[in-house]
Amino acid sequence: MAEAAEIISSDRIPAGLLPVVSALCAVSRDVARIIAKGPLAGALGAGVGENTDGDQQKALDVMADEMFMASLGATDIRFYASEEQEHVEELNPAGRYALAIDPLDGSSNIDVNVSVGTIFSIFEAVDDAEASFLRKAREQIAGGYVIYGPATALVVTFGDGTMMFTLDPESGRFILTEDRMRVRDTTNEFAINASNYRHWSKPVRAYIDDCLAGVTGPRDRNYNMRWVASLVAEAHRILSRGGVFLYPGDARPGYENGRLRMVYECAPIAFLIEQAGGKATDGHDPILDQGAGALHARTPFVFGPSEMVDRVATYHDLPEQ
Ligand SMILES: O=P(O)(O)OC[C@H]1O[C@](O)(COP(=O)(O)O)[C@@H](O)[C@@H]1O
Ligand SMILES: [Mg+2]
Ligand SMILES: [Mg+2]
Repeated sequence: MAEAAEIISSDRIPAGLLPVVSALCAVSRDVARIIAKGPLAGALGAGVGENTDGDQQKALDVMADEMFMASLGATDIRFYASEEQEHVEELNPAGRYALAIDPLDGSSNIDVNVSVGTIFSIFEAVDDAEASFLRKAREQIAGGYVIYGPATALVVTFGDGTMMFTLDPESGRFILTEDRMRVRDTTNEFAINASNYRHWSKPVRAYIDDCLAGVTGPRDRNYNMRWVASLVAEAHRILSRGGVFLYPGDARPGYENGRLRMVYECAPIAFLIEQAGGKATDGHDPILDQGAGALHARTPFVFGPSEMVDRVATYHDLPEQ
């Protein structure tokens, strides 16, 4: 098990969840150290198989999953649902909580030394393992991510604002560096994988066309575009300086509901964004008012400042033509 991680300003974390958050921080600190070693830690980005969803698993995906699972077993986590495991695992039968995790998000970036992350969501456990996760996302009691970037940081909410704790690599401590993050509504930036343009629905194409038209189009302002292909990095940029993110459903087989998973990607990011004053929808309806029908179910995902996210919805209300 990872050596305990000290969290400075831990009084901002509910007492019952502190051992869980502390374990998450300890493992994240160890994952950050491995990532910082890059090729010196071995072939972290090498393909080692496929998860049950058909995604290729990288060595670091599997390593991170094993590290989190081993450490959380010693806490109050009863049920553990991971992107890398087909079924829910029972860790501590006497535990009170259910934790869903994307142990390593943005794994196509491992080999190119670009930011990746870990995303997690916590519910109070109920007796049925799957039912602990297949419920309204608004019932989450905690949601967050760790970004492994030039700096490593934990961004977390317990339903009372979105906080950032930054890892001091020298002391190994996570220190509160932002008490209440707010999503700014003044940044003209959008994030979408534009290579899928031909597969998008007409409303999504129309929205992006109008952004691209800049001052010569109906929006009457110029936009900038960013795409890291790491949801955590994208969420961190939007929480830090604004902009809107879209991963819509598209016409590719298997992408009817986009690419991102409800339980351990979209629900916790939506919780963070709402708690920072922003909005997160499936293009239309709030993510937090929805629940997944299956553990690995996908959902279209749009988030950012309310005004930008609402504008995306108005395009979806337009007739297809
Ligand atoms: O390669 P695409 O289609 O642009 O998708 C990028 C998206 O896929 C993801 O990498 C999926 O997450 P995993 O790496 O955990 O599978 C997101 O982080 C990112 O937003
Ligand atoms: Mg992911
Ligand atoms: Mg992943």
